Amino acid sequence: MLPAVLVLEDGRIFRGRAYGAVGETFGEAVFSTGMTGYQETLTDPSYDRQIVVATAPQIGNTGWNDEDDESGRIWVSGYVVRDPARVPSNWRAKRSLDDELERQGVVGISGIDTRALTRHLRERGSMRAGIFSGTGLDSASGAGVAPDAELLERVQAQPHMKGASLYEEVATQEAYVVPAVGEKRFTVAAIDLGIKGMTPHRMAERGIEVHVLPATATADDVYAVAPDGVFFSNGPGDPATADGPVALMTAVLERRTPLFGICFGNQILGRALGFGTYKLKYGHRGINQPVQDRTTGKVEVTAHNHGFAVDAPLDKVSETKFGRAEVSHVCLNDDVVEGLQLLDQPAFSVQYHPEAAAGPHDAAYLFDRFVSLMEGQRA
Ligand SMILES: NC(=O)CC[C@H](N)C(=O)O
Repeated sequence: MLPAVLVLEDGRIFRGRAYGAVGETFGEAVFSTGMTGYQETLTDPSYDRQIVVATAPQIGNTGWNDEDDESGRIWVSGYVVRDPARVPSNWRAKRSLDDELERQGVVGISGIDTRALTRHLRERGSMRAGIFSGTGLDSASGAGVAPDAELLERVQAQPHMKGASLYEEVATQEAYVVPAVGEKRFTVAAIDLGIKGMTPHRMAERGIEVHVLPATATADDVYAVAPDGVFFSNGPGDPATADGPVALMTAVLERRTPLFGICFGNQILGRALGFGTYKLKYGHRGINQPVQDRTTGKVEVTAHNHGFAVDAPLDKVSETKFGRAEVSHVCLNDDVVEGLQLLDQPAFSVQYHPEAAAGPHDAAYLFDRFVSLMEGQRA
């Protein structure tokens, strides 16, 4: 097996073995705590330019199937695992994770102490990193033929995630329609900023015909489909760069069309309301994050993937240019804003993933809430 090395921007180095494609890659090193659902994670466009570290020690046990992709390809820039499955086993598996990573040219590393790495990222924060494997490495020592200092210099020359505008590079170029399952009840325009496949599907299951529009869609494009509601998707990068989507959402709010946003969509609603966004030290990624719905008091276990958050007051209703707004959901681990709701017009959003691919289905009620808003507007 070929040696590989993971170099973090602060100079910490982990040596392991090549996993997936052999070569080199760069990205922001982040950890995800999901014990299952790696196929959905790897194909989530919100992970663009991130090197994902799996905290679960065994990865690849169920192989790779033809059903669970959340988009047309793997988006992570690199994958870090401790102990890859040697023999995948699942009735749906078509090939191994290792083979799929290789097929898609995704460079990974295995055999490293992912617990130590996760603790490091938790203490120091997410940071830029590079994985280098195979050629150019001295297989006896695992040390880079290019000296570590040189690899480190290359990592430090990479762009930061803060300030990165990535949603346009992952979103669809062409509009497409996901038909309603059963009787059609509503039409929704969904702005694709990196949408996961399960999201329009969850809407379609509720009788919604979903028109998925490119990230560059204009208000005219949105209203050309005569939507009952508008949806803003998840997506990669820094929400502070998403001026186009913020302007579009502002136009939707001005028309008081029912609006729902997920993740990046929540951050865009925050900005449209006049709140700031900021980068979290190490983010929330995984499928076991406790969130409280403050409108009902209920606690739900939820799927997360975000490195940024909205800066809105938890303890009071805010006056915004679209009327009163409040923080509807909060993460119980760290009090991070996990949802926003307008009180004077039909608009809300959450920072996490109610479509739950992968993850628990506790938050599925949010799609019903969106349906209720659209029903309310009709009544
Ligand atoms: N899943 C998402 O939409 C992520 C939003 C944003 N890129 C963040 O990291 O916070």
